[in-house]
Amino acid sequence: MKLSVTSETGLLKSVIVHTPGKEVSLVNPELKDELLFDDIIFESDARKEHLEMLKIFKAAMPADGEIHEITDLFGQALDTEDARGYFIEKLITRMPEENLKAIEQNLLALSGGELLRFVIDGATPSIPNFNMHPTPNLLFTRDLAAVVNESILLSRPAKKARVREAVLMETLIKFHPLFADIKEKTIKISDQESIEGGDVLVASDKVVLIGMSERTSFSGLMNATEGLLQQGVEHVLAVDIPKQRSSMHLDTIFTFASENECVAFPPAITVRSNNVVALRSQNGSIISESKPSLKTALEELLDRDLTFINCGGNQRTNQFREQWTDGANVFAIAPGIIVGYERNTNTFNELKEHGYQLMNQYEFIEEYHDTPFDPTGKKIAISFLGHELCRGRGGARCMTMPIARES
Ligand SMILES: NC(=O)NCCC[C@H](N)C(=O)O
Repeated sequence: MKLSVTSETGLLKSVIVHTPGKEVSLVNPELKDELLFDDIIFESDARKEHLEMLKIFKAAMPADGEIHEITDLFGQALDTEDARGYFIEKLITRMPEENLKAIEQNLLALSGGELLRFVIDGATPSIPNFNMHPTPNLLFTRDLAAVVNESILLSRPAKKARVREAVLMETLIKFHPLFADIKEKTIKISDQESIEGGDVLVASDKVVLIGMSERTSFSGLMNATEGLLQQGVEHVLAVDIPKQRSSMHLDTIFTFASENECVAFPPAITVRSNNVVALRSQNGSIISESKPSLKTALEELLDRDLTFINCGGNQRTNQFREQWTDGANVFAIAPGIIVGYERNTNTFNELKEHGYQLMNQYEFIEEYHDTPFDPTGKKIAISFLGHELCRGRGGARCMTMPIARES
């Protein structure tokens, strides 16, 4: 399948996910903050919730749609000695504090599968007496990279806890045949900077949003912008957002539901002004222009009206509560067909007010698991249970990396 993403909402054709495994059971309360989790999560229920989310995708995606488990892809990519050598070398340089150099020969002797488990769990019986922390955030595949048009922007995480995921992703793009046609168009930023996929939103083939968050540095944003402008993007909107845990990426406070509707957390998006700068290329330089608000900037550049739907409804307390549990982090399977955590009831009511039919996961799967789903003309907000998943501080958009959508 040709990899290409030209919007946040085009019909989903191929997506990369990670159903959580043993690594989440290795997070203990003392480690949770360092590992960017707000609680410890129960692996078995988290897995069930995640697999149920995938059933919704399967029911809604076209018959030839693909859902890739990222660990399967990593396993395939690490099948060759070449790929393992590259990966180990990158790990050694990107994680100097772990002193992996000392066990380099042991790592080179591992099979692809063992190496992968070592990197995800932080330990393997084949190398006794050597432990690292696990990588529980692999669940949030969104943050590893972003396909934009026919290029791929590789993340450089701001947090140490996520560095291994980025090295895995870099190896995957370089060695897995899935990325063969796109890998020459990999956009990379340099070592001292950071950008994470959750900050990158593809509003159209010409307009991309990048959050200036606690995770994306200014120079990371500028270098990513330079790369994107060379790949056919005409405008990058740099969106300044609060640098704090609850809104660590732009997509925790703002997502697209359809071509002309977005879900927005009012305190950090709707009521903010002068927090957006439009960047474009002119005679080889990047030109910036301040915009009065995200809404006006998007409407101008996309040349259509947009409705911002309030995450949490109209009451401030509900807005904050539901943003915390990823009410604003909806994921579009098709234009107007979105999924989000069931617990964000005020957000769902607000979507209903805007003409969305509300369905829970069971209703949707029952109706469409063996009947082809045609999204044309429909607006459906599908809720699913995510009481364990949301403790990792991410929602449906965070848990998905679309690599192919219909244009
Ligand atoms: N795009 C996203 O907002 N992803 C959620 C990331 C949550 C993860 N625990 C983190 O703090 O990095």
